[in-house]
Amino acid sequence: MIRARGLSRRFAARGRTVDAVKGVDIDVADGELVGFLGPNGAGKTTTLRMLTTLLRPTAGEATVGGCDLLTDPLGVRKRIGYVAQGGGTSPEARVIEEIEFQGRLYGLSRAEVRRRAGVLTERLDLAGLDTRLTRTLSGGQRRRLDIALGLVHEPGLIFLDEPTTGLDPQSRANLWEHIRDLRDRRGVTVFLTTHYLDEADNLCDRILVIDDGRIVTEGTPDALKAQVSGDGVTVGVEPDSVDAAAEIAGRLAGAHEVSTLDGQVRFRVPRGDTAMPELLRALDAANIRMLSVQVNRPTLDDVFLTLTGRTLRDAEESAPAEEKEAAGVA
Ligand SMILES: Nc1ncnc2c1ncn2[C@@H]1O[C@H](COP(=O)(O)OP(=O)(O)OP(=O)(O)O)[C@@H](O)[C@H]1O
Repeated sequence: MIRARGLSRRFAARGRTVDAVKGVDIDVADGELVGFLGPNGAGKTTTLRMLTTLLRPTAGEATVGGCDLLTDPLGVRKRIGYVAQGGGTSPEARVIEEIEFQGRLYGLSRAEVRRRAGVLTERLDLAGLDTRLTRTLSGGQRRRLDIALGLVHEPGLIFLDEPTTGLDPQSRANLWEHIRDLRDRRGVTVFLTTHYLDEADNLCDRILVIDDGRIVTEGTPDALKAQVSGDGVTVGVEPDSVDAAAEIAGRLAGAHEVSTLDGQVRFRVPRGDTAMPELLRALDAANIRMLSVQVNRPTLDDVFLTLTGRTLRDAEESAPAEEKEAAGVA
């Protein structure tokens, strides 16, 4: 459904250049639900705007929905839906007017638009809201309307740019159900950007991780997490026993990345659950009291940390202010 090779985009702004996307390769098969994950400013929106023909790549090539991005952008547009960050509904329009207007823009007859509006409002839980002004909708309802607008011409592929940003946890979970449903019941291929790790983990068949304009890894959520070697263990002990406890933890079979902080010893072992009895015995023998223990399965944030040396949150906080500003201008 998507095949991109060496896709790149350079911006020239205020006398300096920014290489926002540095030669990415992307393959998405029909019916896949793929997440494009990365911190703020990593290049997600720029990549999406190139794949949806809104921004011309400075280098590289791609086919989207079987059409060449550069020589057949109209063909691409007919086959895709695009839901931008924040959507694009006008506040004073009614729900049904927005859907019908969008359908007419695609050249559909009035009767056909009506038919599709009925299907979409039903499918996206908007039935009964037809005559409501869009500004009176809740955040979740508005995002579902944005998605309905992106689907009005029945594309086989939909791009969603940060679909759940700003929604409360319940509305996010509800939108996930709708996105899954698009793929499972309608066979729509979905390519979405997110910087929520739990979203990518819960929702996507496959994840591409982008950092600083480059794809740093890709795979199923489970395969990515398996790249992090082992479970994370955090053990709390009395402050004066921390160093001795760290030494003991370091002697466990397969233990690595041992560190200490504020009365806690952290390390990784291949299996946290089976390492615990051995650790308890060794601490007991050394007269060290274990005050707390926590075993964590690897998360996608651990994957990002392993690959880039930074957590996703660090990466977002360290993005230069002018970059964040420029990203907003895009
Ligand atoms: N029109 C533009 N002019 C100059 N620089 C730009 C422009 N658009 C984006 N950039 C820069 O390109 C880089 C990637 O931005 P992009 O918006 O693609 O990131 P993102 O991963 O989508 O971030 P976010 O999660 O904040 O939306 C950033 O450094 C940004 O400042």
